[in-house]
Amino acid sequence: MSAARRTALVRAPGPRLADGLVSFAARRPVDVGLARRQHDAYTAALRAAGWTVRAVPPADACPDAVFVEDALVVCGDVAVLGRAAAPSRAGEAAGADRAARDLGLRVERIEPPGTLDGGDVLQTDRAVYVGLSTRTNEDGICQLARLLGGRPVVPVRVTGALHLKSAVTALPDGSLIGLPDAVDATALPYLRVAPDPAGAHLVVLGPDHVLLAASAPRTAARLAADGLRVTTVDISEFEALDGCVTCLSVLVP
Ligand SMILES: NC(=O)NCCC[C@H](N)C(=O)O
Repeated sequence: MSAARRTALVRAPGPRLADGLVSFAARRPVDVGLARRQHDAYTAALRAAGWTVRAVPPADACPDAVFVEDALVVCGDVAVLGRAAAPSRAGEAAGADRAARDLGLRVERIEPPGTLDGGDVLQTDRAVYVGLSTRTNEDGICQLARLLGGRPVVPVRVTGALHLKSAVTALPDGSLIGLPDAVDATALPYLRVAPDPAGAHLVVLGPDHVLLAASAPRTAARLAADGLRVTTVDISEFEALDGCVTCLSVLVP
């Protein structure tokens, strides 16, 4: 069976969301009701852009399960289940496995001692850039490279962000935008500097359409001036937990 396309996998915020991990943001209380409304608006933006939204089964014991991007990487017809370095996130893989199989994807997984979060995997036409971070280790990167059979995989050390894609993402034309000081930018092609920190992470919704956090207004204005269609969503309650627009979904184009 070939995989369903133009599908966005999301996982609704669970009851323990407010206990999610925080490594970079200043810890503050999270309003779970507001987070649920923000998540609804996020999925509505995906639908409005033509994506079919499918729910990944809940993992309610895991506060960070809403950040579903970290649980799996989809590349063509293969879904690679990540392996969380954070013990509190280990229970997120089972639902991601089920959702990937339901989509008709072939499922592979990162095995110990490898660790890998999907937030560290940035795919472009040129290469798959993988963050060497507090969450993804060298063994995880080597395993991913083997599983992606032949695609060039480039490790990128991440020093000032949780994941590679917290600091760098790709625009629809494949060029990169982000925060050069947060990563070893020498491992990357030319990186356009994002005017706001939250402008480093965007989701490509279509050939000329991107999704950005409302907290990146200068980046939104700059990209709109370049001719891109820009949709913004307020994700403040996820940003309080080091989340960003990329980590709330896995797009299967
Ligand atoms: N890919 C991502 O940027 N994921 C964000 C994960 C945030 C979560 N609170 C964590 O620390 O794991």
